[in-house]
Amino acid sequence: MVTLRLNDIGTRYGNVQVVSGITTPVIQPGTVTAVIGPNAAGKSSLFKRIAGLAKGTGVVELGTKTKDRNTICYMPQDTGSTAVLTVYESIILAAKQGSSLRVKADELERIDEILAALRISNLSGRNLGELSGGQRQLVAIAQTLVRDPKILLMDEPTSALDLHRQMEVLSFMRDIAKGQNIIVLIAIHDLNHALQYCDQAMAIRDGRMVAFGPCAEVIDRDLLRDVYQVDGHVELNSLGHRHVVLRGPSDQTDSRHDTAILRNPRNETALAAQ
Ligand SMILES: Nc1ncnc2c1ncn2[C@@H]1O[C@H](COP(=O)(O)OP(=O)(O)OP(=O)(O)O)[C@@H](O)[C@H]1O
Repeated sequence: MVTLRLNDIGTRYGNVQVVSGITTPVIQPGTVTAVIGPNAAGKSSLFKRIAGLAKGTGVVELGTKTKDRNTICYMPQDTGSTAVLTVYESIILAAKQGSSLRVKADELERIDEILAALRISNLSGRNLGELSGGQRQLVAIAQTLVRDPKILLMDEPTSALDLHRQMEVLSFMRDIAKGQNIIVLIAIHDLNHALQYCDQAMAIRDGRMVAFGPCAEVIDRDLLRDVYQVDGHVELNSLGHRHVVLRGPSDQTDSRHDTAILRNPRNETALAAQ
């Protein structure tokens, strides 16, 4: 079983520190964590650091001694591809990364299952270059899932999808996390989707983690004001779900540097070290 704990994680581009001192409680398998925060907060950079694609400080603790190239998989935000491959070929290649190119029957079955679950079996024979943005995003999800990751880092996986597909994919990811007992981290801008589909949230602002805990505790009026600079609140909608209601941009445009919100309902001590 793989767990994940970030211990004082940081990364930089040249001289610019874009992620600093991120320490989390232990993230358990079977959970979906929303990684939230404004544009340029450092969400993608944090994912790249966790996946080992960016160097930096701190330790990514996995709670296991057995780790292979597919233990942590990162699905980037930009899934553009000009490769002259069909969708099916690209997914076989993703599944076989770094291993023999011989494909077994059960691997093909698994690919078929994932394509069917994402409702993109009809795209199998299409060339990658001729797909729409949303179709490319769904194929990228399939390419990531066939690697059977234990920790899945998905960078805005629904940004190009229509409403139906967004809900379908998020609910599918939640089922995969629970069914396969893996850890899923999703960078996401839609806070209502985070509230609906994710177990917990990690909020990042200016490269620092400012809150970590159950979505219902992290996503509130203070977060909207201090992290997103918008006035709003969270209320129960007619379906009984928590729902963000926005009034508009906050007047306190300078509050991001004045107000320090630092909340971690599950592990105060981890954050105290920051
Ligand atoms: N390759 C790079 N070289 C230099 N700076 C970079 C690079 N990639 C990202 N940055 C900078 O790092 C900071 C964090 O960017 P990052 O992409 O991690 O933010 P993000 O939270 O994922 O944003 P968004 O929600 O807009 O996708 C930004 O200031 C960005 O300009």
